[in-house]
Amino acid sequence: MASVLRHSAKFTSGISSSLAACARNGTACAFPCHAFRHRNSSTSSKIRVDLDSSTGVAVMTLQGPPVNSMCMDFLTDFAISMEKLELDKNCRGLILTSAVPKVFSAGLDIMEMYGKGPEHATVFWRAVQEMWFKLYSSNMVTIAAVNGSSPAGGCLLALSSDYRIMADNPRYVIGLNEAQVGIVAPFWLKDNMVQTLGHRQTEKSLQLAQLYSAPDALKIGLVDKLVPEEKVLSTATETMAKWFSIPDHSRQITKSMMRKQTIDKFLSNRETDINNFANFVTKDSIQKSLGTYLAKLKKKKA
Ligand SMILES: CCCCC/C=C\C/C=C\CCC/C=C/C(=O)SCCNC(=O)CCNC(=O)[C@H](O)C(C)(C)COP(=O)(O)OP(=O)(O)OC[C@H]1O[C@@H](n2cnc3c(N)ncnc32)[C@H](O)[C@@H]1OP(=O)(O)O
Repeated sequence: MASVLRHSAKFTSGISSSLAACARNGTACAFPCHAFRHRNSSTSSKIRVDLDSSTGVAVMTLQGPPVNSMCMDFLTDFAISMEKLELDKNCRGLILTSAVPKVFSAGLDIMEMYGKGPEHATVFWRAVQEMWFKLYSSNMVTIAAVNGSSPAGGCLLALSSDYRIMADNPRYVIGLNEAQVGIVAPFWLKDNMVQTLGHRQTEKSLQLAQLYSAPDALKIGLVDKLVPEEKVLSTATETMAKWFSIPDHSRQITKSMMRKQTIDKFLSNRETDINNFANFVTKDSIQKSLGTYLAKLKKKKA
């Protein structure tokens, strides 16, 4: 709870924060103040949200270096930001992107799963579920502007969005590589992938823990569009306009109809899934796999 309060994202007036920035720098404000009239920003330790009320588009920027890994603070910030946006009548669409060079998100923070007991695993997994659920069931139009590598939990963010735009860079990878880490994608994430790629492609992707380069991800339909890196955000904004041309109520009902089965299955198996995760991740053999994987990640640098 303390952590929730500590990291509670505070929406502040864009005008006052810009003025404050100008005042801090001791410079004259370079932008006319009316440019900020409709902007609201919130910043927490891991996530920044900028909502432009005049367009109805919020940009959520992941800003947790070195790799935007999803630790408890990240998950808490994410859930709070989503709740605020969902309740904000001025917000119709959300773009997810990263401020960390070359990485969209490295997925779950492995340190949250390594060397921890079942109580921690329970709290952590509930927060992971909540992240997926809030995004997958969002009323907003959600677009992932994937401007870097996006393995595992990073791919989860993209998969649960309505549309995925990725930087056209063959060095950036995306996919669900859980099996490589020695863990298993949960059933709701597997279902989410099946809806996107189909059963056969998902089976191959998950069993082989495949990470696809951006061009390969486009070929199999894991992302919808590739654009040069500097155009990822502007393309997401243009794409949003297309989705906004459909009346919200009919688009939202359609989305919820398409996603209902997966959501219902998730909700009725949620507690079992948490228990399975806590039992699974605390097993000696799984801890050993996680330890080996972590050591490999660290060794990469040496
Ligand atoms: C039968 C019952 C079944 C029950 C099943 C129930 C539940 C299912 C269980 C689990 C499901 C989990 C679902 C999701 C899982 C995940 O998300 S696991 C995370 C997987 N992620 C990865 O494998 C990515 C690993 N990272 C990378 O590949 C690279 O870091 C990169 C993202 C491509 C970026 O590369 P680069 O820019 O070169 O950065 P470095 O590799 O040098 O990394 C910088 C530092 O960050 C550390 N790090 C990287 N990723 C993570 C991470 N995910 N968690 C924690 N830390 C990470 C890395 O070690 C470096 O640290 P140092 O600077 O060396 O200290």
